[in-house]
Amino acid sequence: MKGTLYGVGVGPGNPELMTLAAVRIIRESAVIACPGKDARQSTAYRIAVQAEPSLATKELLAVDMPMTRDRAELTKSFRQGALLLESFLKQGKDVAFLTLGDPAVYSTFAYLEERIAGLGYPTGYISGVPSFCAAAAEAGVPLTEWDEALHIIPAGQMDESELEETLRLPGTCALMKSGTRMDAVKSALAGSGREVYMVENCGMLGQKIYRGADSIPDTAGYFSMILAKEEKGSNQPSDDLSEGAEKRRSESESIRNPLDSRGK
Ligand SMILES: C[C@@]1(CC(=O)O)C2=NC(=C\c3[nH]c(c(CCC(=O)O)c3CC(=O)O)Cc3[nH]c(c(CC(=O)O)c3CCC(=O)O)/C=C3\N/C(=C\2)[C@@H](CCC(=O)O)[C@]3(C)CC(=O)O)/[C@H]1CCC(=O)O
Ligand SMILES: C[S@@+](CC[C@H](N)C(=O)[O-])C[C@H]1O[C@@H](n2cnc3c(N)ncnc32)[C@H](O)[C@@H]1O
Repeated sequence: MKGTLYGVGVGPGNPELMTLAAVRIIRESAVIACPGKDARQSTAYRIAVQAEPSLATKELLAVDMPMTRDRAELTKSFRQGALLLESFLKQGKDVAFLTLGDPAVYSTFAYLEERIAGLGYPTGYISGVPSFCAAAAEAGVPLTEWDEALHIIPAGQMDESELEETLRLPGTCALMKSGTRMDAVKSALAGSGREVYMVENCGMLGQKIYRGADSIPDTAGYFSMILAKEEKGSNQPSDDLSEGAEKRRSESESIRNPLDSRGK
């Protein structure tokens, strides 16, 4: 019998945000695959092992894929990665591929899954909490209200005019992959008139929350999520009870990563 490949979303950082389904699939799979040269060094592994310690004794597989924008190089490595996974699936072993956040959002898993499905093996996506949802929770703000739209934007892959155009879209923009282009993203945000929040290392050790485009640093790490909300308009009814919410939100509590000493 053929094994199944699962893409297991482990959430953005805090192991408490892993789902029961993610933990069960990890427990039941014979092989655990992680992105990178060394499975134990991958961010996804380091999150998951805190929620499911049995992971440390499982058969681990490193699927090395370069973090590059060179599509030809990526295609080659996804092909090699898929063939490596297949060598276990054809023995009838289920493989859980751990991936940050949700596997359906800009995940390496999607590129492997399409090749494995093409080879005729069963595959499955196991949802995880996406980083933009967790970042909204950490900032203490809703992502969308009433009739607002939500746009998921790969901001680090856009030039400045595309960014400015994007920031004219109605509703909320979740800007991802901005880490390496923070200066350009910051200058586009400055003229956008939006309510801006950035959560760096969301749910991880060293989490930082920035409020307002001016507070965003010129350089930031890869794990940075920017939420740029359209200012509230008159079509969004509120009453006197909502007054002062913004100030209270900035003082609101986040869920602490159990390993983080901030709360102790
Ligand atoms: C080019 C660049 C960014 C850019 O676009 O700006 C880039 N990643 C960069 C850096 C980087 N990435 C990561 C760290 C570790 C931080 C840490 O651990 O501290 C660092 C920082 C560093 O290496 O310094 C972690 C990471 N990245 C991905 C996953 C897997 C996953 O999430 O599934 C994980 C978690 C793995 C884990 O669990 O450990 C996935 C993807 N990363 C891509 C691009 C996408 C393909 C390009 C495309 O979209 O065309 C791709 C393949 C998929 C996609 O994004 O769709 C930039 C190169 C910078 C450079 O080399 O200069
Ligand atoms: C390759 S995408 C993976 C997205 C992931 N599958 C998800 O559902 O969030 C990587 C981007 O997600 C965002 N991201 C992922 N984890 C994050 C975290 N813990 N804190 C802030 N941003 C994060 C960053 O914008 C980063 O550049």
